[in-house]
Amino acid sequence: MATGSILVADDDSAIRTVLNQALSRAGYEVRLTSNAATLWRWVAQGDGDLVITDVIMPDENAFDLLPRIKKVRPELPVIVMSAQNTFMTAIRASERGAYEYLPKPFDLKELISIIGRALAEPKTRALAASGDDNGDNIPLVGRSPAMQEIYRVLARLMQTDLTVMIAGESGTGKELVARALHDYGKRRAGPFVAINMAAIPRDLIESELFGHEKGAFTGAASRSAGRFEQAEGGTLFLDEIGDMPMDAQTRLLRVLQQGEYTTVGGRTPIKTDVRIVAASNKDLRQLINQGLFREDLFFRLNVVPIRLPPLRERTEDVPDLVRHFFLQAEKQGLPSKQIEQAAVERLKRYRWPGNVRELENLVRRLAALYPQDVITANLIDQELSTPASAPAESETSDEDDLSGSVERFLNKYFGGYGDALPPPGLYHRILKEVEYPLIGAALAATRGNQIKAAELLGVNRNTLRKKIRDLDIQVIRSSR
Ligand SMILES: Nc1ncnc2c1ncn2[C@@H]1O[C@H](COP(=O)(O)OP(=O)(O)OP(=O)(O)O)[C@@H](O)[C@H]1O
Repeated sequence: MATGSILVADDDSAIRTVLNQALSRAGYEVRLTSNAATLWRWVAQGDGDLVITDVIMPDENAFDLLPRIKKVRPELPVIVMSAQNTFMTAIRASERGAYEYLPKPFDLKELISIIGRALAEPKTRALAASGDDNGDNIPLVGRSPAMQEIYRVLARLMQTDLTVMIAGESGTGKELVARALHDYGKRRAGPFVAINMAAIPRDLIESELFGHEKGAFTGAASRSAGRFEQAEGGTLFLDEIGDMPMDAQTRLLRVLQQGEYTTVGGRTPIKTDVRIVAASNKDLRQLINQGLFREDLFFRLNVVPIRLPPLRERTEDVPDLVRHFFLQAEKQGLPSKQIEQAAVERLKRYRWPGNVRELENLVRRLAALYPQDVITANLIDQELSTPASAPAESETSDEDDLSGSVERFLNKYFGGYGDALPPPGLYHRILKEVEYPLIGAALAATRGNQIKAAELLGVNRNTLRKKIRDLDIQVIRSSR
């Protein structure tokens, strides 16, 4: 049976009751209060082995109270609960010295295990208060359970130098997460340097990373600093790491093992103090099986893996993201827009093959190009059913270009697997992605007239009706 005394502060009596029951059953002595003043009195007089507190209490915000608690009892673990569930809540909790941040609603079993861990490991994980509070500058948007889990991992990682590997499809926010790790971490005063392996000619990658000496190869007219040197004291973000050539991988592995490197053409080892964050939208395990990626390097990089889910797996984030991108557009001087709820619903149902980047591009286009103040569902249907919704491509639309865009579309499914095959079930996945915008476009073109839309598509009316039902397409009829 567990032992220890836990102080619980929450103005919600239902939460107090639930916590009281669960914690008492687990063997803890529990003291409950609805306000910050009582909690502070208990802490100041030395009571309790651990605190669980809500953020917003009637008399004081836990974020204001936390630094005072940490000053008088730095070793006391404080678990912060919040229903706000944003990136900034997780970061604030972490910055102000919370042991752990728990988004509400939470799993009681998980809470009990966190408490066990906190009490078993008496040294505090309190994080130094940073003082700078970029309240407006919200880097990561989205409150889906998947994103909340990521915020918690990030909050825990902020004061560490651990190597992080971020996996996720293109446009899911991998670089943004890498930047957040840097901007809110202990290296924030140092540089953040990013390098994309896929964007640099393969034979130049080593010299880009490690720098080169004068005359090291044809064209090396003078000594040049590499990204490691540029990132000294800060963070180096290695994007698309799966595209790194083998020789460069071997060299990188040596840096991770020994903490030093030599420039191309150089002999003297140079010590390096750089935090590495790597990212890949390819399956690195598959690359390892194909002999294209070193397994030992993978293990060195994959110390803390973070997987960013595609947007279609967290569509509850779409409304927040849409609002965020419209606000950003407004800040850049574009006209402000309203968006119909039905239009947001349409956006939630789209599959977003280009993920958040595609949504961001769409919102920017809507803000910049459309004269209407209100973005309607019809407009969204049109936008999502035209090739323009594909990530920016500048070609015009004759026959050749159309076949090009089909190729690009299919490449999304077939590309990125090297010599391996994509996961099975392609036919239905591709069909599903095409069907929804196709039917939406036919309905938009016929102003919601299902008979005309069926004719236009060349399918039976009942087939169309069934598709509309199965795909949950909202038909809006307009009379004009
Ligand atoms: N959670 C988020 N909140 C706000 N903006 C986001 C979020 N995720 C992604 N974005 C925005 O979407 C765009 C794409 O993000 P980012 O470049 O980080 O993706 P990526 O996964 O690194 O893509 P790639 O693999 O193609 O390099 C950026 O403009 C970024 O600001």
